Amino acid sequence: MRRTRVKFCGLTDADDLASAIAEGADAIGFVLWPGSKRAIDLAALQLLASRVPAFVTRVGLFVDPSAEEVEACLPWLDLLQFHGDESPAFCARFGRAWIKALRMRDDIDLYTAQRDYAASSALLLDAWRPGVPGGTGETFDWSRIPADLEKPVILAGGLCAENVGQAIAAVAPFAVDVSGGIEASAGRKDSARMRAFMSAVASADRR
Ligand SMILES: O=C(O)c1ccccc1N[C@@H]1O[C@H](COP(=O)(O)O)[C@@H](O)[C@H]1O
Repeated sequence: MRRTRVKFCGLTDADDLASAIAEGADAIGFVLWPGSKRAIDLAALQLLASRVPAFVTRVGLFVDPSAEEVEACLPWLDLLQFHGDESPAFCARFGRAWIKALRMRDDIDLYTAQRDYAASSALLLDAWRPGVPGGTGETFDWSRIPADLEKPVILAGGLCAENVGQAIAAVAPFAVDVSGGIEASAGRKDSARMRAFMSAVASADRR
């Protein structure tokens, strides 16, 4: 049976992190962009990342960071997620696996993007809202994702327990990424929502 991987993003709290791991998240995202309501600082990253067990991926989310900002976080991260306008060369310069988030503007060409970001481990596709780099809680038209992309697709943008099954049926992504859809309030996750999300993904995978 095919299994859709799950990333829970925007963890800011040790109890929420423990719940996310208990519910079976494959990857945990830490927002390291200070402009986010889910941002954590380096001290919190150290504390939280040290509580993530082996085989669960620690992902650092950045939006147009300086090289120094990324380098400071590297000891606590397994994978880098670039959510701004970073160039392929910038994303690749840290010697760490990375994924590129692409916001689904009307004119985006995913074939060109996957060629440009050929060294990425996957493309993360998120909704586009002018002036907002991500985490909008909004979905986009999933039929815009071509079925023949070579890069693994991580589907993001407004996912929740109620729609993730439909999203998996439509896109068959390698992974899904959720932040707002498992929250109780900004930056605080809800364990019942995390469980419902995991259960909806498992149900979709059985179909
Ligand atoms: O979560 C944020 O605050 C954030 C800020 C800047 C860029 C990306 C951000 N989050 C990522 O956006 C997508 C979709 O989030 P949502 O499920 O719609 O809330 C996801 O990859 C988040 O990790």
